[in-house]
Amino acid sequence: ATGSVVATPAQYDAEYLSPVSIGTPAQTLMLDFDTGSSDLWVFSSETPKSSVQGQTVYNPSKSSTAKKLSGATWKISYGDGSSSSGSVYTDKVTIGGLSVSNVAVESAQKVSREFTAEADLDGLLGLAFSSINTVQPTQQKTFFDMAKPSLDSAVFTADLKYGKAGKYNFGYIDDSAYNGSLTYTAVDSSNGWWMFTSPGYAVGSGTLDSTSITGIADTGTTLLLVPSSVVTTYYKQIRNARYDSSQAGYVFPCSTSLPSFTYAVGNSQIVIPGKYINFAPVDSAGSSCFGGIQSDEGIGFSIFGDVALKAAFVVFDGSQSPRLGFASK
Ligand SMILES: O=C([C@@H]1CCCNC1)N1CCCCC1
Repeated sequence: ATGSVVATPAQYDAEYLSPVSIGTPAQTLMLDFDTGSSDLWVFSSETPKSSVQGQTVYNPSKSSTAKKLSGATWKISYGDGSSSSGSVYTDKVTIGGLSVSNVAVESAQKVSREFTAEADLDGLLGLAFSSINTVQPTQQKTFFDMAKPSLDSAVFTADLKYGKAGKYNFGYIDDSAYNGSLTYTAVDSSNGWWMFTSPGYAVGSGTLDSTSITGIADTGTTLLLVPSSVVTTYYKQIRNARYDSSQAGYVFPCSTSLPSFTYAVGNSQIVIPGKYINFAPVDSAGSSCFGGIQSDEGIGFSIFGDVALKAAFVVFDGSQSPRLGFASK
């Protein structure tokens, strides 16, 4: 089996949302596919009304295939300080024509204010490793792990794009979606993430600096978060860039022409065009813009978020020895 689903960017490519059908008859919600976490959770009929501001909710009592997972609970906190928690059902989940039965669908009984404020986001679909799924007392598998036995190939791919819809495919690699060849690199999944080491980087047309960057491929993180030494080197190339403590990040005039940022993958390189690194205006005046490359200070590793991933076609290979494949496009 295979599946293919659109990934539509929300404001300023801050996140990408995909339609997911849950239950019988289908209840279709817009979920943020997150390769940095492993819970599939949704706004639901159990979410307090005061916490639901425009989201579409999943109602298990209206699904003939829903079953309550007795005694199961979940609770997740994300690196940006947001959080959610609740109860668990199993139900049929269909993504881009790929149907999987008895998937753990985590129903939100609490969501933090950040999620309430995101009217377009109805939940997250975790695509990291099942070892960090938060359901207790019995940890649950991700949609990908549940789908794997049925897939033509144990892979999914992310083809996110700048300011327009991209795609997630399951079970196959669309060789027409990228240029040249895929370069695969080793993954350390011991902490549950798609963690890899980039052997170097370059700013603009400069030579490759062999400072390695170890981080996770995280479709659920907006920006590229790297060591402060790399951040400093990048913004040093932009005369009007400065660190704005009130924004807790580097900003520059929105009219600035930005240098590209290249990250190495094995013996290949992915070039992030400068325009991808102008994330968004920091104020309604729109004069000052927030950089798409910021520090990974305090996390413990870097995060290759959407700013980095949308410059590539990325294969998440979930075979016996997981690996990541990157190609330019
Ligand atoms: O919570 C997260 C991210 C948040 C954004 C969405 N993806 C998951 N983590 C990944 C980085 C280390 C801490 C945990």
